[in-house]
Amino acid sequence: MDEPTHPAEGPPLPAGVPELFELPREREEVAPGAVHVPGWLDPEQQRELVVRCRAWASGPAPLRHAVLPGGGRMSVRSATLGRDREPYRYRRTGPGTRAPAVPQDLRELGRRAVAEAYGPGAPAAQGYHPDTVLVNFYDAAARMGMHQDRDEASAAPIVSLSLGDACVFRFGNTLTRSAPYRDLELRSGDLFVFGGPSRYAFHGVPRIRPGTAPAGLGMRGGRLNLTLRMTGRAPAHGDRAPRDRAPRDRAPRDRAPRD
Ligand SMILES: O=C(O)CCC(=O)C(=O)O
Ligand SMILES: [Fe+2]
Repeated sequence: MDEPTHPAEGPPLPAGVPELFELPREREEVAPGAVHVPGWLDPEQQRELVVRCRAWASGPAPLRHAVLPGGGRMSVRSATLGRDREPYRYRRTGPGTRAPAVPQDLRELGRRAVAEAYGPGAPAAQGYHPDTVLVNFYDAAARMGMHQDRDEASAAPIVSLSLGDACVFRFGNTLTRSAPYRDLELRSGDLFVFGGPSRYAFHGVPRIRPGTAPAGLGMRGGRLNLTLRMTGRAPAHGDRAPRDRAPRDRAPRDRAPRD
């Protein structure tokens, strides 16, 4: 059976029709506080981030499948920068490692990303000091189920950067993991920031589009996603990030598996 066409794609182009005819991808506020900026990172920045991810993955921050509370294994492989202890909800396979601190230029990139999304004068941008980076690697078959990012004690925005193959990114609502949601395509270099009223929206990655990474990026295949976060927890080694007072009125934690 044919793969269903993604709603954002429209009808498939006849073979041989060049990208020239693709609609330009516009910056969009997908929901209040959730902003998609296509192509925010230029090709050189993308290449450099890929090189750095590879260095972390082959050294201090190996990418591993996390194990779900029920014993299942996530299809995504991930690593965390900036915290020694696993700040997220799943245990990882393999021995623990000492996570490298978040490099200063990545923290600054995170702040610029929030300024890009909300405007340079926005308070969320001025006070943005990400102390953790979660690196996710998706092979062609990997996916991530609908979930909320609630393991941070801070309600500061989440900054997401995509590299490599494009994916379908499903961005939903704050109440349920099901509809209404929007499916959008995140491509290499895209920025997605979600904060404010969308900070606790359910989201997930139902599918990767193999073979869509830009030529010259330096990835053989797959998708890397970096999420920069303010955990609002005590600083890990090397961190100087101020604590962010989290609102106390958050909904109960959602512990359902992400995958
Ligand atoms: O890969 C993505 O775009 C999303 C990753 C994500 O939602 C997460 O790690 O919590
Ligand atoms: Fe997430």
